[in-house]
Amino acid sequence: MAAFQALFIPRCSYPALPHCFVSASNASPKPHSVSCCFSTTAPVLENGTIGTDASERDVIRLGLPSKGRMASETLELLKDCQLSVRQVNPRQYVADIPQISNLEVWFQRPKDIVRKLVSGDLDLGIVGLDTVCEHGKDDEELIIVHDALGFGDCHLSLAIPKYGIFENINSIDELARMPQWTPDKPLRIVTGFTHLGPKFVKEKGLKHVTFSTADGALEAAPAMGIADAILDLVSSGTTLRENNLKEIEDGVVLESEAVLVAGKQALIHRKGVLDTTHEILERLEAHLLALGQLTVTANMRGNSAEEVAKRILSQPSLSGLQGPTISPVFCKRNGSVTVDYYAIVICVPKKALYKSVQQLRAIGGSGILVSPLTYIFEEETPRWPALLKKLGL
Ligand SMILES: Nc1ncnc2c1ncn2[C@@H]1O[C@H](COP(=O)(O)OP(=O)(O)OP(=O)(O)O)[C@@H](O)[C@H]1O
Ligand SMILES: O=P(O)(O)OC[C@H]1O[C@H](OP(=O)(O)OP(=O)(O)O)[C@H](O)[C@@H]1O
Ligand SMILES: [Mg+2]
Repeated sequence: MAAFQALFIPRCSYPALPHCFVSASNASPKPHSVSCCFSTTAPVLENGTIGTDASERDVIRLGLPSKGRMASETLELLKDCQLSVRQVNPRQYVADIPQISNLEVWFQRPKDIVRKLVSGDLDLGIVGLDTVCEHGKDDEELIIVHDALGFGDCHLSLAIPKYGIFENINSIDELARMPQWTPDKPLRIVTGFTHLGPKFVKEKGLKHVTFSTADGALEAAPAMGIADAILDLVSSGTTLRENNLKEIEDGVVLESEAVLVAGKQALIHRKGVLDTTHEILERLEAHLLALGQLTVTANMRGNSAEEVAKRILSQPSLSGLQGPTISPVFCKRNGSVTVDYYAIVICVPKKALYKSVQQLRAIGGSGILVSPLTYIFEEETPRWPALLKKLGL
Protein backbone atom coordinates (compact mmCIF):
# COMPACT_ATOMS: atom_id res chain seq x y z
CA MET A 1 0.00 0.00 0.00
CA ALA A 2 1.24 3.47 -0.83
CA ALA A 3 1.57 5.62 2.27
CA PHE A 4 2.09 9.36 2.21
CA GLN A 5 4.25 11.15 4.74
CA ALA A 6 3.58 14.80 4.13
CA LEU A 7 1.42 17.47 5.65
CA PHE A 8 -1.21 18.83 3.29
CA ILE A 9 -3.57 21.75 3.48
CA PRO A 10 -7.04 20.32 2.86
CA ARG A 11 -8.24 21.33 -0.61
CA CYS A 12 -11.55 22.72 0.57
CA SER A 13 -9.83 25.31 2.79
CA TYR A 14 -8.27 27.13 -0.13
CA PRO A 15 -11.16 29.04 -1.71
CA ALA A 16 -11.85 30.84 1.57
CA LEU A 17 -8.34 32.31 1.83
CA PRO A 18 -8.77 35.39 -0.41
CA HIS A 19 -11.06 36.79 2.30
CA CYS A 20 -8.53 36.21 5.05
CA PHE A 21 -6.99 39.28 6.69
CA VAL A 22 -3.72 39.02 8.57
CA SER A 23 -3.08 41.42 11.44
CA ALA A 24 -0.53 41.83 14.25
CA SER A 25 -2.15 43.60 17.17
CA ASN A 26 -0.17 45.53 19.82
CA ALA A 27 -2.63 44.40 22.44
CA SER A 28 -1.92 40.77 21.69
CA PRO A 29 0.01 38.91 24.39
CA LYS A 30 2.03 37.24 21.62
CA PRO A 31 3.58 40.06 19.52
CA HIS A 32 4.03 37.88 16.42
CA SER A 33 0.78 35.99 16.48
CA VAL A 34 -1.55 36.36 13.56
CA SER A 35 -5.29 36.37 13.68
CA CYS A 36 -7.49 35.34 10.84
CA CYS A 37 -11.08 36.38 10.28
CA PHE A 38 -13.37 35.70 7.38
CA SER A 39 -14.85 38.77 5.81
CA THR A 40 -18.31 38.91 4.31
CA THR A 41 -17.38 42.04 2.38
CA ALA A 42 -15.49 42.08 -0.92
CA PRO A 43 -11.67 42.25 -0.63
CA VAL A 44 -9.71 45.29 -1.90
CA LEU A 45 -7.49 44.35 -4.86
CA GLU A 46 -3.94 45.60 -5.54
CA ASN A 47 -5.18 47.89 -8.31
CA GLY A 48 -7.48 49.65 -5.88
CA THR A 49 -10.71 48.14 -7.19
CA ILE A 50 -12.99 46.12 -5.01
CA GLY A 51 -12.83 42.38 -5.73
CA THR A 52 -16.17 40.74 -6.29
CA ASP A 53 -17.58 37.37 -5.48
CA ALA A 54 -17.42 34.94 -8.43
CA SER A 55 -21.20 35.03 -8.83
CA GLU A 56 -21.35 38.85 -8.88
CA ARG A 57 -18.58 39.72 -11.30
CA ASP A 58 -19.28 40.11 -15.01
CA VAL A 59 -15.71 40.65 -16.20
CA ILE A 60 -13.99 37.53 -17.60
CA ARG A 61 -10.74 36.49 -15.91
CA LEU A 62 -7.79 34.76 -17.60
CA GLY A 63 -4.99 33.46 -15.35
CA LEU A 64 -1.44 33.45 -16.72
CA PRO A 65 1.76 32.23 -15.02
CA SER A 66 3.29 35.07 -13.04
CA LYS A 67 6.79 33.63 -13.08
CA GLY A 68 8.80 30.56 -13.90
CA ARG A 69 9.56 28.89 -17.19
CA MET A 70 6.00 29.11 -18.53
CA ALA A 71 5.60 32.87 -18.07
CA SER A 72 7.46 34.39 -21.00
CA GLU A 73 6.45 31.73 -23.53
CA THR A 74 2.79 32.20 -22.62
CA LEU A 75 3.04 35.93 -23.33
CA GLU A 76 4.91 35.27 -26.56
CA LEU A 77 2.28 32.82 -27.76
CA LEU A 78 -0.52 35.30 -27.07
CA LYS A 79 1.43 38.03 -28.85
CA ASP A 80 1.84 35.77 -31.89
CA CYS A 81 -1.94 35.34 -31.87
CA GLN A 82 -2.37 39.15 -31.90
CA LEU A 83 -3.47 38.99 -28.27
CA SER A 84 -0.67 41.00 -26.65
CA VAL A 85 -1.01 41.39 -22.90
CA ARG A 86 -0.77 44.98 -21.66
CA GLN A 87 0.84 45.08 -18.25
CA VAL A 88 1.66 48.40 -16.64
CA ASN A 89 4.66 47.04 -14.74
CA PRO A 90 6.01 43.55 -14.02
CA ARG A 91 4.99 43.62 -10.33
CA GLN A 92 1.39 44.45 -11.09
CA TYR A 93 -0.58 41.24 -11.17
CA VAL A 94 -3.53 42.49 -13.18
CA ALA A 95 -3.37 43.33 -16.88
CA ASP A 96 -5.55 43.31 -19.96
CA ILE A 97 -5.59 42.26 -23.60
CA PRO A 98 -6.80 45.29 -25.56
CA GLN A 99 -8.05 43.06 -28.41
CA ILE A 100 -10.57 41.38 -26.11
CA SER A 101 -13.04 43.53 -24.27
CA ASN A 102 -14.30 42.70 -20.80
CA LEU A 103 -11.29 40.49 -20.05
CA GLU A 104 -8.90 40.81 -17.12
CA VAL A 105 -5.58 38.99 -17.08
CA TRP A 106 -4.42 37.90 -13.63
CA PHE A 107 -0.82 36.78 -13.15
CA GLN A 108 -0.67 33.89 -10.70
CA ARG A 109 1.55 30.92 -9.82
CA PRO A 110 0.50 28.00 -12.08
CA LYS A 111 -0.86 25.88 -9.23
CA ASP A 112 -2.94 28.82 -8.01
CA ILE A 113 -4.38 29.27 -11.49
CA VAL A 114 -5.71 25.72 -11.32
CA ARG A 115 -7.09 26.14 -7.81
CA LYS A 116 -8.78 29.40 -8.77
CA LEU A 117 -10.35 27.84 -11.83
CA VAL A 118 -11.85 25.19 -9.58
CA SER A 119 -13.09 27.78 -7.06
CA GLY A 120 -14.52 30.00 -9.82
CA ASP A 121 -12.18 32.94 -9.13
CA LEU A 122 -10.71 32.56 -12.63
CA ASP A 123 -12.56 31.52 -15.80
CA LEU A 124 -9.67 30.63 -18.13
CA GLY A 125 -6.01 29.86 -17.67
CA ILE A 126 -2.82 28.75 -19.41
CA VAL A 127 -0.65 26.28 -17.48
CA GLY A 128 1.14 22.95 -17.95
CA LEU A 129 -1.05 19.84 -18.14
CA ASP A 130 0.96 18.39 -15.24
CA THR A 131 -0.19 21.27 -13.03
CA VAL A 132 -3.81 20.80 -14.09
CA CYS A 133 -3.69 17.08 -13.28
CA GLU A 134 -1.77 17.48 -10.03
CA HIS A 135 -3.59 20.43 -8.51
CA GLY A 136 -6.94 19.88 -10.25
CA LYS A 137 -7.12 16.38 -8.81
CA ASP A 138 -9.51 15.12 -11.53
CA ASP A 139 -12.05 17.83 -10.69
CA GLU A 140 -14.78 17.79 -13.35
CA GLU A 141 -14.94 21.57 -13.18
CA LEU A 142 -11.70 21.77 -15.18
CA ILE A 143 -12.15 21.61 -18.96
CA ILE A 144 -9.15 21.43 -21.27
CA VAL A 145 -9.99 23.71 -24.19
CA HIS A 146 -6.69 23.40 -26.09
CA ASP A 147 -4.42 20.51 -25.15
CA ALA A 148 -1.30 21.33 -27.20
CA LEU A 149 -0.12 24.92 -27.08
CA GLY A 150 3.31 23.91 -28.34
CA PHE A 151 5.57 24.86 -25.42
CA GLY A 152 6.47 23.66 -21.93
CA ASP A 153 6.97 20.10 -23.18
CA CYS A 154 8.07 17.69 -20.50
CA HIS A 155 6.99 14.43 -18.92
CA LEU A 156 6.45 13.28 -15.38
CA SER A 157 8.50 10.20 -14.83
CA LEU A 158 9.76 7.77 -12.21
CA ALA A 159 13.56 7.60 -12.04
CA ILE A 160 15.96 5.41 -10.09
CA PRO A 161 19.75 5.35 -9.60
CA LYS A 162 21.87 3.77 -12.30
CA TYR A 163 24.07 2.19 -9.65
CA GLY A 164 23.94 -0.22 -6.71
CA ILE A 165 20.87 -2.46 -6.30
CA PHE A 166 19.19 -0.69 -9.27
CA GLU A 167 21.98 -1.39 -11.76
CA ASN A 168 20.01 -4.10 -13.60
CA ILE A 169 16.53 -2.70 -12.99
CA ASN A 170 15.04 -1.21 -16.12
CA SER A 171 11.26 -1.40 -15.80
CA ILE A 172 8.45 -0.87 -13.31
CA ASP A 173 7.84 -4.64 -13.24
CA GLU A 174 11.46 -5.32 -12.34
CA LEU A 175 11.32 -2.60 -9.68
CA ALA A 176 8.14 -4.08 -8.22
CA ARG A 177 9.66 -7.56 -8.08
CA MET A 178 12.75 -6.48 -6.13
CA PRO A 179 12.90 -8.43 -2.85
CA GLN A 180 14.19 -5.39 -0.96
CA TRP A 181 10.73 -3.76 -0.56
CA THR A 182 8.79 -4.97 2.45
CA PRO A 183 6.13 -3.39 4.70
CA ASP A 184 8.92 -2.45 7.11
CA LYS A 185 11.28 -1.19 4.44
CA PRO A 186 9.20 0.21 1.56
CA LEU A 187 10.48 1.79 -1.65
CA ARG A 188 10.92 5.49 -0.80
CA ILE A 189 9.85 7.86 -3.57
CA VAL A 190 10.35 11.61 -3.27
CA THR A 191 8.11 13.84 -5.39
CA GLY A 192 6.44 17.22 -5.64
CA PHE A 193 3.49 15.42 -7.26
CA THR A 194 1.73 14.24 -4.16
CA HIS A 195 -1.56 13.52 -5.92
CA LEU A 196 -0.34 11.95 -9.16
CA GLY A 197 2.50 9.97 -7.55
CA PRO A 198 0.46 7.73 -5.20
CA LYS A 199 -2.26 7.36 -7.87
CA PHE A 200 0.34 6.13 -10.37
CA VAL A 201 1.96 3.54 -8.11
CA LYS A 202 -1.47 2.23 -7.16
CA GLU A 203 -2.42 1.88 -10.85
CA LYS A 204 0.85 0.09 -11.52
CA GLY A 205 0.23 -2.29 -8.62
CA LEU A 206 3.44 -1.35 -6.80
CA LYS A 207 3.28 -2.57 -3.21
CA HIS A 208 5.32 -1.38 -0.24
CA VAL A 209 5.88 2.20 -1.33
CA THR A 210 6.18 5.32 0.77
CA PHE A 211 6.24 8.92 -0.45
CA SER A 212 7.91 12.04 0.83
CA THR A 213 7.93 15.49 -0.67
CA ALA A 214 10.31 18.37 -1.31
CA ASP A 215 10.11 21.59 -3.32
CA GLY A 216 13.08 21.20 -5.64
CA ALA A 217 16.39 19.56 -6.46
CA LEU A 218 14.75 16.17 -5.94
CA GLU A 219 17.44 14.48 -7.99
CA ALA A 220 19.82 14.83 -5.05
CA ALA A 221 17.65 12.69 -2.74
CA PRO A 222 18.87 9.19 -3.75
CA ALA A 223 22.55 10.11 -3.44
CA MET A 224 21.80 11.75 -0.07
CA GLY A 225 20.17 8.52 1.09
CA ILE A 226 16.82 10.26 1.62
CA ALA A 227 14.93 8.34 -1.09
CA ASP A 228 15.33 5.34 -3.38
CA ALA A 229 13.55 6.86 -6.38
CA ILE A 230 12.23 10.22 -7.59
CA LEU A 231 9.09 11.16 -9.47
CA ASP A 232 9.66 14.47 -11.21
CA LEU A 233 9.41 16.37 -14.48
CA VAL A 234 11.94 15.62 -17.17
CA SER A 235 12.49 17.61 -20.34
CA SER A 236 16.04 17.39 -21.71
CA GLY A 237 17.01 14.60 -19.27
CA THR A 238 20.18 16.48 -18.29
CA THR A 239 19.36 16.75 -14.56
CA LEU A 240 18.74 13.00 -14.30
CA ARG A 241 21.91 12.19 -16.23
CA GLU A 242 24.04 14.56 -14.19
CA ASN A 243 22.79 12.95 -10.98
CA ASN A 244 23.36 9.37 -12.11
CA LEU A 245 19.67 8.56 -12.38
CA LYS A 246 17.70 6.79 -15.13
CA GLU A 247 14.11 6.59 -16.28
CA ILE A 248 12.56 3.16 -16.53
CA GLU A 249 10.18 1.39 -18.89
CA ASP A 250 6.51 2.11 -18.10
CA GLY A 251 7.61 4.78 -15.62
CA VAL A 252 6.05 7.76 -17.42
CA VAL A 253 3.10 9.11 -15.46
CA LEU A 254 2.12 11.88 -17.86
CA GLU A 255 3.21 13.70 -21.02
CA SER A 256 2.76 17.41 -20.53
CA GLU A 257 2.77 20.69 -22.39
CA ALA A 258 1.04 24.04 -21.95
CA VAL A 259 -2.75 23.89 -22.25
CA LEU A 260 -5.67 26.32 -22.24
CA VAL A 261 -8.01 25.30 -19.45
CA ALA A 262 -11.36 26.70 -18.37
CA GLY A 263 -13.87 26.39 -15.56
CA LYS A 264 -16.93 24.42 -16.64
CA GLN A 265 -19.44 26.54 -14.72
CA ALA A 266 -17.94 29.72 -16.14
CA LEU A 267 -18.15 28.36 -19.69
CA ILE A 268 -21.76 27.35 -19.28
CA HIS A 269 -23.15 30.10 -17.06
CA ARG A 270 -20.98 33.22 -17.12
CA LYS A 271 -21.98 35.71 -19.79
CA GLY A 272 -19.43 36.07 -22.58
CA VAL A 273 -16.99 33.36 -21.40
CA LEU A 274 -17.93 30.90 -24.13
CA ASP A 275 -17.67 33.56 -26.88
CA THR A 276 -14.32 34.81 -25.57
CA THR A 277 -13.06 31.23 -25.33
CA HIS A 278 -14.14 30.68 -28.93
CA GLU A 279 -12.21 33.75 -30.07
CA ILE A 280 -9.05 32.80 -28.14
CA LEU A 281 -9.31 29.22 -29.40
CA GLU A 282 -9.72 30.35 -33.02
CA ARG A 283 -6.68 32.59 -32.80
CA LEU A 284 -4.58 29.93 -31.07
CA GLU A 285 -5.51 27.23 -33.54
CA ALA A 286 -4.99 29.46 -36.58
CA HIS A 287 -1.52 30.39 -35.34
CA LEU A 288 -0.46 26.93 -34.16
CA LEU A 289 -1.68 25.24 -37.33
CA ALA A 290 0.26 27.74 -39.43
CA LEU A 291 3.46 27.20 -37.41
CA GLY A 292 3.99 23.78 -38.92
CA GLN A 293 3.24 24.81 -42.51
CA LEU A 294 4.89 26.74 -45.33
CA THR A 295 3.43 28.26 -48.48
CA VAL A 296 5.10 27.05 -51.64
CA THR A 297 4.54 28.78 -54.97
CA ALA A 298 5.95 27.57 -58.26
CA ASN A 299 5.48 27.95 -61.99
CA MET A 300 4.67 24.99 -64.13
CA ARG A 301 4.38 24.56 -67.89
CA GLY A 302 1.07 23.07 -68.98
CA ASN A 303 -1.81 22.96 -71.45
CA SER A 304 -4.58 23.61 -68.95
CA ALA A 305 -5.14 24.13 -65.22
CA GLU A 306 -6.74 20.65 -65.05
CA GLU A 307 -3.75 18.97 -66.65
CA VAL A 308 -1.35 20.74 -64.22
CA ALA A 309 -3.63 19.80 -61.30
CA LYS A 310 -3.52 16.12 -62.31
CA ARG A 311 0.28 16.20 -62.33
CA ILE A 312 0.43 17.85 -58.91
CA LEU A 313 -2.13 15.56 -57.32
CA SER A 314 -0.20 12.53 -58.59
CA GLN A 315 2.52 13.44 -56.07
CA PRO A 316 1.88 12.41 -52.45
CA SER A 317 3.42 15.50 -50.81
CA LEU A 318 1.74 18.15 -52.96
CA SER A 319 -1.94 17.98 -52.19
CA GLY A 320 -1.93 21.00 -49.84
CA LEU A 321 -4.60 21.64 -47.23
CA GLN A 322 -7.57 21.25 -49.60
CA GLY A 323 -5.75 20.89 -52.94
CA PRO A 324 -3.53 23.15 -55.03
CA THR A 325 -4.58 26.64 -56.13
CA ILE A 326 -3.70 26.98 -59.81
CA SER A 327 -3.80 30.23 -61.81
CA PRO A 328 -2.83 30.92 -65.42
CA VAL A 329 0.23 33.11 -66.00
CA PHE A 330 -0.61 35.41 -68.96
CA CYS A 331 2.31 36.26 -71.25
CA LYS A 332 2.40 38.51 -74.30
CA ARG A 333 4.00 36.76 -77.26
CA ASN A 334 4.09 38.07 -80.87
CA GLY A 335 1.40 40.62 -80.03
CA SER A 336 -1.04 38.14 -78.53
CA VAL A 337 -1.71 36.97 -74.97
CA THR A 338 -0.95 33.31 -74.32
CA VAL A 339 -0.89 30.96 -71.34
CA ASP A 340 2.11 28.62 -71.30
CA TYR A 341 2.64 28.55 -67.53
CA TYR A 342 0.49 28.10 -64.47
CA ALA A 343 1.30 29.43 -61.01
CA ILE A 344 0.57 26.98 -58.27
CA VAL A 345 0.21 27.66 -54.55
CA ILE A 346 0.19 24.92 -51.95
CA CYS A 347 0.72 24.59 -48.21
CA VAL A 348 3.22 21.96 -47.18
CA PRO A 349 4.24 20.76 -43.73
CA LYS A 350 7.65 22.14 -42.76
CA LYS A 351 8.90 18.61 -42.25
CA ALA A 352 7.98 17.64 -45.81
CA LEU A 353 9.43 20.75 -47.48
CA TYR A 354 12.42 19.21 -49.19
CA LYS A 355 10.45 16.18 -50.38
CA SER A 356 7.80 18.53 -51.78
CA VAL A 357 10.39 20.60 -53.65
CA GLN A 358 11.85 17.42 -55.16
CA GLN A 359 8.39 16.27 -56.26
CA LEU A 360 7.58 19.68 -57.74
CA ARG A 361 10.78 19.66 -59.75
CA ALA A 362 10.09 16.10 -60.91
CA ILE A 363 6.83 17.21 -62.52
CA GLY A 364 8.31 20.33 -64.13
CA GLY A 365 8.02 22.96 -61.38
CA SER A 366 10.37 25.94 -61.56
CA GLY A 367 10.89 29.25 -59.76
CA ILE A 368 9.90 27.70 -56.45
CA LEU A 369 9.29 30.25 -53.67
CA VAL A 370 8.81 29.29 -50.03
CA SER A 371 7.34 31.60 -47.40
CA PRO A 372 6.15 31.21 -43.81
CA LEU A 373 2.47 31.16 -42.97
CA THR A 374 1.07 33.35 -40.20
CA TYR A 375 -2.43 31.95 -39.70
CA ILE A 376 -4.61 29.20 -41.10
CA PHE A 377 -8.25 29.83 -40.28
CA GLU A 378 -10.18 26.69 -41.11
CA GLU A 379 -13.88 26.62 -41.78
CA GLU A 380 -14.44 25.51 -38.22
CA THR A 381 -12.04 25.50 -35.28
CA PRO A 382 -11.44 21.75 -34.88
CA ARG A 383 -11.48 21.82 -31.07
CA TRP A 384 -14.68 23.86 -30.82
CA PRO A 385 -17.22 21.04 -31.41
CA ALA A 386 -15.24 18.88 -29.00
CA LEU A 387 -15.54 21.59 -26.34
CA LEU A 388 -19.29 22.00 -26.86
CA LYS A 389 -19.70 18.25 -26.58
CA LYS A 390 -17.78 18.17 -23.28
CA LEU A 391 -20.10 20.89 -21.98
CA GLY A 392 -23.19 19.05 -23.20
CA LEU A 393 -24.17 22.08 -25.36
N1 LIG B 1 12.22 20.75 -17.25
C1 LIG B 1 11.11 21.16 -16.69
N2 LIG B 1 11.01 21.13 -15.37
C2 LIG B 1 9.93 21.59 -14.76
N3 LIG B 1 8.85 22.07 -15.40
C3 LIG B 1 8.89 22.10 -16.73
C4 LIG B 1 10.02 21.65 -17.44
N4 LIG B 1 9.79 21.82 -18.71
C5 LIG B 1 8.56 22.34 -18.81
N5 LIG B 1 8.01 22.51 -17.62
C6 LIG B 1 6.67 23.09 -17.35
O1 LIG B 1 6.84 24.26 -16.54
C7 LIG B 1 6.05 24.17 -15.36
C8 LIG B 1 6.83 24.54 -14.14
O2 LIG B 1 7.33 25.77 -14.26
P1 LIG B 1 8.09 26.34 -12.99
O3 LIG B 1 8.94 25.30 -12.33
O4 LIG B 1 8.78 27.52 -13.46
O5 LIG B 1 6.86 26.77 -12.11
P2 LIG B 1 6.38 26.22 -10.74
O6 LIG B 1 6.62 24.74 -10.68
O7 LIG B 1 5.02 26.73 -10.53
O8 LIG B 1 7.32 27.03 -9.82
P3 LIG B 1 8.10 26.49 -8.58
O9 LIG B 1 8.92 25.31 -9.07
O10 LIG B 1 8.92 27.65 -8.20
O11 LIG B 1 7.04 26.12 -7.60
C9 LIG B 1 5.69 22.73 -15.17
O12 LIG B 1 4.45 22.61 -14.54
C10 LIG B 1 5.74 22.16 -16.56
O13 LIG B 1 4.45 22.24 -17.13
O1 LIG C 1 15.24 17.23 -17.87
P1 LIG C 1 15.77 18.59 -17.54
O2 LIG C 1 15.78 19.49 -18.76
O3 LIG C 1 17.11 18.54 -16.88
O4 LIG C 1 14.74 19.31 -16.54
C1 LIG C 1 14.26 18.66 -15.40
C2 LIG C 1 14.51 19.43 -14.16
O5 LIG C 1 13.94 20.75 -14.28
C3 LIG C 1 13.06 20.97 -13.18
O6 LIG C 1 13.68 21.56 -12.13
P2 LIG C 1 13.73 23.15 -12.01
O7 LIG C 1 14.67 23.71 -13.02
O8 LIG C 1 12.33 23.70 -12.02
O9 LIG C 1 14.37 23.33 -10.61
P3 LIG C 1 13.75 22.88 -9.23
O10 LIG C 1 14.28 21.50 -8.97
O11 LIG C 1 14.26 23.87 -8.27
O12 LIG C 1 12.25 22.92 -9.37
C4 LIG C 1 12.61 19.58 -12.79
O13 LIG C 1 12.13 19.57 -11.45
C5 LIG C 1 13.84 18.76 -12.98
O14 LIG C 1 14.67 18.82 -11.87
MG1 LIG D 1 9.98 24.04 -10.75
